[in-house]
Amino acid sequence: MCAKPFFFCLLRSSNNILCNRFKMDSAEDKFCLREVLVSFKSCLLNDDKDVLVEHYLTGWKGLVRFMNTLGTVFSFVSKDAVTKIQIMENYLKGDNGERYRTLRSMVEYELSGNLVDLTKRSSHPDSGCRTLLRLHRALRWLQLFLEKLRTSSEDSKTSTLCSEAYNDSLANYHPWLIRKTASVAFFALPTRNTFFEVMNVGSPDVVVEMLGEALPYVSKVYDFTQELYVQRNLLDLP
Ligand SMILES: CCCCCCCCCCCCC/C=C/[C@@H](O)[C@H](COP(=O)(O)O)NC(=O)CCCCCCCCCCCCCCC
Repeated sequence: MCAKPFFFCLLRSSNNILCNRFKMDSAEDKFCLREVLVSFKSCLLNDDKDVLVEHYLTGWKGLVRFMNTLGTVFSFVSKDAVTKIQIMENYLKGDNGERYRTLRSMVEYELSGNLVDLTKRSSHPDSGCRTLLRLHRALRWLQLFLEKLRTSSEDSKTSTLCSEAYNDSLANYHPWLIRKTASVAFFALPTRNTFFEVMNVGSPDVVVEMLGEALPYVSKVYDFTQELYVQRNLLDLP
């Protein structure tokens, strides 16, 4: 990604942010983070030994919608997430869609058919396995960030919580320019209380309770995927 459009997007965003931030249309009014996190519960299959790709993507689409309510400053993140979700949805809708029904079946299908670039992006630059790995790494960020939000005090800075979670997860896979841009964007995050309001779940106490109930499911999805990718040696796909 080249530097100019990246920073241009941020500058333009900062102009728009005051009028766009936290403004929701009627569809978004109904948005509730609880429903999004429930998708991560409903994607678990067979005693947490597999994950339904369709529901996993439903969870991600909800998260992207949530991020979009935080202002255009995060559009560079949302665009990348949407691109990856679309790649996965195209596989699901395609002729071999049944092979992409679960993470286990996708990995088996792509590896047995030599459909994954293992060392260098070449003939299969957007395999399901590598695309999902990017979302999986981002899920680790989400898990860390929401856990920090859940256990933080009322006066905690969301930008600090977010960047700590980012530095302990996704940042390890991002080049300097993206790390810098992300760290600037984090300053645009709303306060903890406003964040909780946008989640549309209820009072801060109810949000904390909801996160306590929902986060274990996000962790189960993360842990299953991590184990599957370790077993098949897929954690470093280019
Ligand atoms: C609360 C909002 C804060 C969002 C911050 C998210 C962490 C910052 C991520 C920065 C990603 C920058 C965009 C570009 C990434 C790509 O280079 C990079 C590598 O892709 P490639 O190998 O194909 O080149 N892509 C990725 O690592 C995947 C990133 C996907 C990020 C999805 C983040 C979705 C966040 C959803 C927010 C929901 C918040 C809910 C909290 C209540």
